[in-house]
Amino acid sequence: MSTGTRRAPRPVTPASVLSHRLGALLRSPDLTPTLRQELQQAYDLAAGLDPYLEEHTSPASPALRDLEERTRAHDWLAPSAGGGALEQEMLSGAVEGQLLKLLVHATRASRVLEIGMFTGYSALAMAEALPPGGRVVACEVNASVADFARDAFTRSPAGARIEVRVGPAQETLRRLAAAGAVFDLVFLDADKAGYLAYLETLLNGRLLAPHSLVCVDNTLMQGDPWTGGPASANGAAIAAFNRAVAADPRLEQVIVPVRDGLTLIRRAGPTPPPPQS
Ligand SMILES: C[S@@+](CC[C@H](N)C(=O)[O-])C[C@H]1O[C@@H](n2cnc3c(N)ncnc32)[C@H](O)[C@@H]1O
Repeated sequence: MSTGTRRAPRPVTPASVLSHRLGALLRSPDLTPTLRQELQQAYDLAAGLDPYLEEHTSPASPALRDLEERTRAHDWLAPSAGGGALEQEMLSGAVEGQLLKLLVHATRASRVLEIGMFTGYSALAMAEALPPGGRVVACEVNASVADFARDAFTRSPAGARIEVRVGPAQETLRRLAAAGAVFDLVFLDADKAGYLAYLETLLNGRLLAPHSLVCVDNTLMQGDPWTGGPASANGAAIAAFNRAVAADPRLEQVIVPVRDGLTLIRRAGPTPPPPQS
């Protein structure tokens, strides 16, 4: 893969979409001074949120910062990089990466599954939090970006704890289930239209340990599920996913409004005994 073309990231969180729109309104010449002042305050509130979260979150490791930098610098429009099918905005980033690390620590997960790896940022973040002997199995359908991630993993000691599985994730899940694999924590971040099917495979395929936590990314989808704007395919898929999860008596869940939304899901019911360490 070649590196080179760099562009500013487009807004992909509800707060950054909001600040982008407020910024455009602020450039209107027709505003009264009062309306301009009100809009400026609304803009400051929205535009400051994501940077404030990042400033007050534990910093990412040098390996993660390097991976983010190299992902941003990469030319994702090059034919060898998929010609635009992948984009730098897919990378979860410092705040969500740190949240995933804390979840791995807090749940004492040692068997982690990622569905949708991209350049490997979230996989590496979770691997950094694993106890000795812990593993991340990371599923990715795009062989080229999987190579990009593998190269990044060689630059960090935590990278040796990541096992990359290339291919459609549903096939990989079926193979893992057939081999008797069980996971303490799953991070679901692949094709949004596949989310419900992935969740069913996880729940029915005996891939989840009794205490397991399933973390699902982009469940706010830039506000599409509740703004009623022009429905994107991803927005419609996430709206359907959120409705189905909320109505599923087997599950207990919360949407954490970090970045583009992270839903945390556990099986409803009594708390199982803690995992053996
Ligand atoms: C949003 S990105 C993942 C970002 C990554 N988790 C991170 O935080 O940096 C989604 C990834 O899922 C991959 N993907 C899409 N459909 C897939 C499938 N059916 N099986 C496996 N991976 C898939 C895409 O190629 C892409 O790299």
